[in-house]
Amino acid sequence: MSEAIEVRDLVVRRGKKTVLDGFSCVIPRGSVTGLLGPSGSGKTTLMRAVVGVQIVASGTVTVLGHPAGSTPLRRRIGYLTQAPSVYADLTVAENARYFASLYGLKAAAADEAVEAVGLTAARGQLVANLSGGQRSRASLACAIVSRPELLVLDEPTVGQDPVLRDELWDHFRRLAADGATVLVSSHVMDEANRCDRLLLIREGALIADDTPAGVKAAAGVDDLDQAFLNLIRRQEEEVAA
Ligand SMILES: Nc1ncnc2c1ncn2[C@@H]1O[C@H](COP(=O)(O)OP(=O)(O)OP(=O)(O)O)[C@@H](O)[C@H]1O
Repeated sequence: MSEAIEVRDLVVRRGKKTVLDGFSCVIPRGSVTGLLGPSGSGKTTLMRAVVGVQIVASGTVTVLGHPAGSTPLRRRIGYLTQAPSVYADLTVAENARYFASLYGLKAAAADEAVEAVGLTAARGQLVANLSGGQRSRASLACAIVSRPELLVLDEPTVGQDPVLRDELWDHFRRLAADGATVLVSSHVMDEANRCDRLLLIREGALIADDTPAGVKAAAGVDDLDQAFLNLIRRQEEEVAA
């Protein structure tokens, strides 16, 4: 089976709002797929449905061949939320080693994850004393420590400087080259160019599902920022017509 994620006719309501309204997409294994869209368009909600923590009204989400949220998936998925989920009163290394121990892994796996996110120099520091960007990377280290088959990352590079962003993206690409599937949300278009595929969401609907080159070709421009603006305007015109 080549797809990592298959979403069919997904409807999700949060509060009074229908956030995803009959949303469908397929995400191939071993790829980096970027999830893009305006703030509030439903990116986090879709990610929550994929990792199985979102109540859905109808539709199906199949992940690595199993229903999202089912027991066989627990050890196979890594999820980075926007709010860092690490213990403030432990050091970076202690956090990573704790998460490694949950998966029966040794300290070496934890140290490798800390290095991958560029935190080796800060490994002995309490998370409480880290900057926001460092804390977010500590959280990322814990999400990748088990080398999950599917990594779901909600804006992992927010607050990172350009050099670190570049290194993190190199790491995502290496994970995909080793067979992992990476689903990553972002607002940064130069990051979108580094994805194999892009899903553009607007108001809970999919308005593009293509390679970066395909998105640009469909919009008739050579710049992703402009391509997305064109596609959004085109969709608005279609809705108005
Ligand atoms: N707990 C909640 N209760 C009610 N509505 C919610 C809740 N969480 C999110 N929403 C609404 O669902 C919609 C989609 O939110 P979501 O967080 O999925 O968007 P997003 O695309 O990830 O946005 P951002 O880029 O700002 O993170 C928004 O209109 C938001 O207000």
